[in-house]
Amino acid sequence: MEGSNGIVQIDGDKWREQRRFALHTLRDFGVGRPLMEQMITLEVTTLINHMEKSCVLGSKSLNLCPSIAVCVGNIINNMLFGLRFNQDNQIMHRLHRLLDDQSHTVMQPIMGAYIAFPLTTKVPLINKEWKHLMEIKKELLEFLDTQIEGHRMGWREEMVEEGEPEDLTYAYMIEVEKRKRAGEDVGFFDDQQLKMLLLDLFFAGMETTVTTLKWAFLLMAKNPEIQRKVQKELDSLSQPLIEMRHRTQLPYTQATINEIQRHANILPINLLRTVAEDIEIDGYGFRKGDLIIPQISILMNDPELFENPKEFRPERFLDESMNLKRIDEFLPFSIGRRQCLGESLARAELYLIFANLMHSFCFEVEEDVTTETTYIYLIVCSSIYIFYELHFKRRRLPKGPTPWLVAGNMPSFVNMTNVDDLFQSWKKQYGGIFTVWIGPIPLVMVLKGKRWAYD
Ligand code: HEM
Repeated sequence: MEGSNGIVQIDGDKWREQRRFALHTLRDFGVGRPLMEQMITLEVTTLINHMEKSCVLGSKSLNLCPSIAVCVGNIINNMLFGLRFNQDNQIMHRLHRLLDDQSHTVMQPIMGAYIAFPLTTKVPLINKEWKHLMEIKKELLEFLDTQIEGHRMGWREEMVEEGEPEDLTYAYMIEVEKRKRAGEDVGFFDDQQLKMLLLDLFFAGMETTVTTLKWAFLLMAKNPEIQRKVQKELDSLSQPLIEMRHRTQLPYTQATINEIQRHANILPINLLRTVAEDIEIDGYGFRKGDLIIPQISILMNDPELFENPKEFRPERFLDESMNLKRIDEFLPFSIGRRQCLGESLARAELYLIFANLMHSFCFEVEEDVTTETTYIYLIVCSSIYIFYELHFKRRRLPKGPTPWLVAGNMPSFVNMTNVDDLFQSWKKQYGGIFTVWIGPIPLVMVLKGKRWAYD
């Protein structure tokens, strides 16, 4: 919303220049090449060791989300800043929570008002979510400032000649320095742009992949048969470690990853686009500056393209010969010039992390975890029980003081000073015949001369 820096929210020449720089640099760091696989594999094996240790140490269950966040965070942090954290590092866990919080906050309906009427971001009370978003951003930027400052302190003039920068931050500084030394225009490269570019890459590179993987293992825990099929296919390779070269031998695993991405639909609202010039498409006239959202999730949930789209069914990505089937409308990374810049990195991460974890562990939802369904079940059962106790069971009996569940009217006897007074007060209220509950047992009190009561 602040607009003019980074990569996601810019356009024109600046976007072209910065996107090209980011793509080239990521490629230099091995994205799409064996170096990338080595980097991801190191993080995956570290994660597996950590999970094995946690399981051996006797913890009944493991919260997978923070561990996955450290694993994925290390991959992108390594590329951006040459930084890795161990699994217990609190900085990484804090960053993960901030990104989660940010994703949650930007999805609040009030955000629409902030975009449409920017003045609302200044109105007390109404601007609560906006202020919260700004606090998150401030903390994320402080983290980036620290990294950039560290790079400034580690800067050496020889780096320009040496080539081969250690990470994207140094690559950026070298690019600026090279242009300056050659007397060239530095273009749109500046300090603020570096910071916002890092922020966009850090957010886009971490949150999307982590969220998809969280969905992946949740869906496996909820679909044990599919989980077993994937594991059977992985076991058939008889390899301790799943590598990129095994991909073609794992069509069911690939189909499952595709179905996870389709089903999880992690970008329920795509990014805003602006029409660059007046144009007519399919009979609709658009003016320069009009805002457009190309909504991918509609395609991936279209029942004409994906039968019963709500169903989780990896087989839809397999043909009759059980080979992976290409479906053109399956577009989790979008399409066109603004399609995901980190697609090949993300694909490799999803494949290597998912396949290797599935190869090493079985996933199930913790038994005593109260899931949403359990809550609903509990609410329905207690409502039926209360209805039965307070109405159904009493319907044929004379009215009387409302009993407590289980204890009946016993608590009234605990606090009384005189049982007669108590009965009198009930008589006044309910008449001469009423029901008192001794725990679960109903006792009809007849406080007026009724022959039948004594017969
Ligand atoms: C499972 C993982 C990922 C998914 C599903 C995903 C998906 C997407 C999608 C759909 C877009 C286009 C958004 C739109 O136009 O509405 C996008 C853009 C982008 N993605 Fe990803 N992404 C993933 C991982 C990554 C990674 C690992 C990186 C970083 C290296 C990254 C960097 C970016 C950037 C910078 C853009 C904006 C590109 C531009 O505007 O030119 N993404 N991503």
